[in-house]
Amino acid sequence: MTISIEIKDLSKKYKLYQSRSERFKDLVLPKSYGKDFWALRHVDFRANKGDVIGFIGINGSGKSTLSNIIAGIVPESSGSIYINGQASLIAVSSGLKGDLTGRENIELKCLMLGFSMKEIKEMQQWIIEFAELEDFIDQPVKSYSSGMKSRLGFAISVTIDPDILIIDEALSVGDKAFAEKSIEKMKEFKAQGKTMIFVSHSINQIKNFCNKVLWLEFGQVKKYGNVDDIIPEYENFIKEYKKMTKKQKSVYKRKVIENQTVRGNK
Ligand SMILES: Nc1ncnc2c1ncn2[C@@H]1O[C@H](COP(=O)(O)OP(=O)(O)OP(=O)(O)O)[C@@H](O)[C@H]1O
Repeated sequence: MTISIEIKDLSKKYKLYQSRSERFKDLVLPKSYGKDFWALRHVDFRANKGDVIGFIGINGSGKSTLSNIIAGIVPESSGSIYINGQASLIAVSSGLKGDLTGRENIELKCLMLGFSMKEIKEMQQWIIEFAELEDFIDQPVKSYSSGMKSRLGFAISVTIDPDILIIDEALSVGDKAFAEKSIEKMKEFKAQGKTMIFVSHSINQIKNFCNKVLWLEFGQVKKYGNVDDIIPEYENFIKEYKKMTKKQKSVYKRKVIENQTVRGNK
């Protein structure tokens, strides 16, 4: 088995401040201000080449933070991460520059990845057609709807042919026809044996598409394993969670936050 991603004891800390002055004092004074918030704590996980892994967990459990770290967009606070090859993240508007047009964004992203202008010109038409943006491709991306951004991001990411494809809820904002087209493309990637990470709240999509599941809770790995072993347990958990009253949910949430929040020392 070829290892595709290996993460050891990875944690991500954000600083939470109550005011601007607290943030400023933390920057300039030796004493620590604000609270440490651990979005991820001691995460261990390994994916083999060809694994299709669903990241699941209730809101705020750390799925996007982990996928952003794997894609190299957000730095980890501690721990180690090994990526075999190039990872590309598709998320709503991820990595797109709002002031640039769609076409300029394609060129920028591809140039940054080392493609020549000749190669980019060849890829560009396919990207524009796949993203269904013909009339809008020369407009600034800030004028795009979230579905248009998501289509552009998806089209660029699949065209650059990464070794690891990370899809963070990007399909939930597009229309149904585009989602189906994207799923076909992802199936092609799966058949080619590419490693994929799929962040989704849709248990059906995860069941249909993934072979493994990483269940995050309180920023920690609660379970990692085969879809068939973990999804039934997760479905039960979600059922119970949904049954909770508002108060029970807020007690549960508070517990989560207390678990994650530690008064920081510099
Ligand atoms: N830049 C940031 N600064 C402070 N806290 C952050 C930051 N980014 C994320 N967080 C916090 O980290 C935690 C994990 O967030 P993340 O977006 O990774 O969760 P998620 O599982 O993807 O949630 P969702 O399902 O709602 O998208 C959340 O509590 C979030 O508020």
